[in-house]
Amino acid sequence: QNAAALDSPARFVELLELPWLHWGLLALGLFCLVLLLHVIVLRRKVAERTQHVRTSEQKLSAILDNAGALVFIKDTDCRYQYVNRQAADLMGCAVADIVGKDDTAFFDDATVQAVQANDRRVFASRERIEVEETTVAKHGGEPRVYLAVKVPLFDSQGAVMGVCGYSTDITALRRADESLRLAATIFESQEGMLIAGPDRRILRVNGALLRLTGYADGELLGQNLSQLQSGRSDATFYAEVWNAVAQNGHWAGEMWLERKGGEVYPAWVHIAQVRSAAGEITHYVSTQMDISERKAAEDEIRTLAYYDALTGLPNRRLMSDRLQRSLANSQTGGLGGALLVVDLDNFKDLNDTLGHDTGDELLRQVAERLEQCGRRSDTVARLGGDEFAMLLEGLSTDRAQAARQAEAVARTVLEMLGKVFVLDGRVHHTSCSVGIALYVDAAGSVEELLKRGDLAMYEAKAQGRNTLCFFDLRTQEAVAKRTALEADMREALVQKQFVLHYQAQVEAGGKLVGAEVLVRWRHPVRGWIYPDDFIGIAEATGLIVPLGAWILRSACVELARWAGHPDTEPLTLAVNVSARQFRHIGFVEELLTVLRETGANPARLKLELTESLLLDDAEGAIERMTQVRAHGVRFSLDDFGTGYSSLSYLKRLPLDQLKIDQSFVRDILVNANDAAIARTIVSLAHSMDLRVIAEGVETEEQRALLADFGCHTWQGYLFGRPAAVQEMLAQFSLSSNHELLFKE
Ligand SMILES: Nc1nc2c(ncn2[C@@H]2O[C@@H]3COP(=O)(O)O[C@H]4[C@@H](O)[C@H](n5cnc6c(=O)[nH]c(N)nc65)O[C@@H]4COP(=O)(O)O[C@H]3[C@H]2O)c(=O)[nH]1
Repeated sequence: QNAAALDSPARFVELLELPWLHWGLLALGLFCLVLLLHVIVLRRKVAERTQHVRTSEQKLSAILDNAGALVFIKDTDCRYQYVNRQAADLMGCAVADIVGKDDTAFFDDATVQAVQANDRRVFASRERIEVEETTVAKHGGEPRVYLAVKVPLFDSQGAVMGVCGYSTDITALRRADESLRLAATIFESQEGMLIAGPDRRILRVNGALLRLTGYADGELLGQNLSQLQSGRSDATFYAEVWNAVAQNGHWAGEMWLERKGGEVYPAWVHIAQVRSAAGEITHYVSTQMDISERKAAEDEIRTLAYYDALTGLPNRRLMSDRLQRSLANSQTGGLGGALLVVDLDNFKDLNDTLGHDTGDELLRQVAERLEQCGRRSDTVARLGGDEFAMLLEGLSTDRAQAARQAEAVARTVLEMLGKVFVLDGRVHHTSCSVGIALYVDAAGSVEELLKRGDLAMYEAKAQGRNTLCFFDLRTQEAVAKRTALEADMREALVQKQFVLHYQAQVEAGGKLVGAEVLVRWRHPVRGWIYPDDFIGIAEATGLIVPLGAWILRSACVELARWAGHPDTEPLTLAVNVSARQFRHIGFVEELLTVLRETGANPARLKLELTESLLLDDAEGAIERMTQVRAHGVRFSLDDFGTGYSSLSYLKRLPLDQLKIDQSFVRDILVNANDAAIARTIVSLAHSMDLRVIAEGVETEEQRALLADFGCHTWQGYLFGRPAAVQEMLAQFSLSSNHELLFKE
């Protein structure tokens, strides 16, 4: 009905005219309008608010993402509800991939345990905590240290619903702390250390430096670094040090420093510059180590390495160094020079007979004397054993003049070492051989000079010792030959290349009374070699011992053969025994064995000794001779009159015979002096009840004169040259085969 009414306008007016309806509708309309307006306003407000919240959120996010810390929220199961970008970066995932997961997805077990334990502490205590957490990513990597602040989150009922945290990376800080701690520990190390400002004033010193320098705490602060320096080094040295520091940033080296009390000590010092980022010098850091002990040890080592312990003289090494420098100077226009190689004669014998202590004493005294022979600037060195060297510098550049200067010094050496030595209260005579090599001979080479000095010294020895000799090429050749000969000689002993010749010894009427055995060497290439060319080498090398033993045995075999026939039975056989052979420890024993084994009659054996044998150890020689004599073997003193033997010893020797050396016999007819010596020897022999024999008798006149003097036994070419035994015997109509050959 109403609808129908409303359909017609009239009815509608009618209705409008109804006041309650009219107002009711109006009110409804208004209400709807207000509602609409309200909704519009509300929506706008919501939009505004939403925008505001979004903006705030963005701001917050921007702030949190750039907070310089990791920010996170976790629920009570420790699952992440929120992480800022920094935290996401650390975990290496997008934020969305982190939310809902717990730490096990991102960190290693130890980290997870520690971090979650802290979270649970917050849940339990409901309080904010501040802890240091070290995290290591799940797949390893550098640990990082965080200072974490964790705050509990509550819901509206006041129950804990999670934890909010922010962690600041303090890894660098901790490292710096550690470095500082380390630096502080190092600073207080055993090494003296100081820090100075750019003005080199001391700012800090450590305890070790105080102990080292003797200063009290604080005494050095504000002082200039130069306070620790000593006056041992000059200003130039320090200037160089600081220059190096400026150029290289540091310097290290040895420096003489001074303790508070004024004591100077060597230190190993290191100075380093510290610069700011801007490149300005901010500090100097210096360390120093007392190297007194090391230096003392070094000095000791240097002394051992460069000096001879026995004499205190420079050794071969130091000598070579000096020679090197000296030769180089000389080559670059300096003065000339010379090397003297000095070797004691017969030192080995002294050592063997009187013992090493006495030998050492002699070497010490020789060293002292040598130092007095040259100028102060000359170097005297011990090259080893009984070999010394003198380096004469500042000689003339003229060869002849330099040679004269060197010779003068060498003569002084011969004279000084020729003077009597007193060893253990006993008088001792010695001599030396000096080899001289001039710088001009060496062509700048140290080795060459030393070698040439040596060669010249050997030549001096070969020339009879107690003499000097200059190096020249002939010397070198001779020595080379000598070396080769030595090697050949060893071989010769094995190959039995030595042969014995016999030279007759006769009495008045040409009666054969004996013979002297003379060794020869039948060299496969060089032919016959005579003893003068090899006995010296054999003595020097010790080969004389086996060679001498062979000679003795062969001679005794021959003697035993002679004993088998009345004509040869009375003949004596003289065998030369060299000093070294005679002093050989087993000599007496060996001789007796040979006599026993060959069956030779000791009374027919005559050992010829030389005077030189008595020189160094007369007592020892007398003792041995007495021992041998006791077994019937006789002795003849060879070369009598040429040596230095003292008559007092002569009386004590158990001698049987004196032999007049052929050097007196040679000119006996023309040289009154030689004749006088020969005559004296004969009367001396008679006065001492000794037999006397003259060797080297070549003419009847010589024989006659000797007979006039009272010498009735002779040996020489007049009666026969040394020859094979049969040949020698045949000359006297005898044979070692016991067949008598009669002379016409
Ligand atoms: N001008 C001249 N010379 C004569 C005459 N009669 C003999 N001679 C030589 O004079 C030397 C004498 O021997 P030495 O004085 O014992 O001098 C010997 C001796 O000291 C040593 N020697 C020789 N054989 C041996 C040996 O078997 N053992 C040792 N240790 N030394 C030996 O070698 C030296 C030289 O021996 P050799 O060359 O054989 O020389 C021998 C001999 O050949 C003469 O009338 N006129």
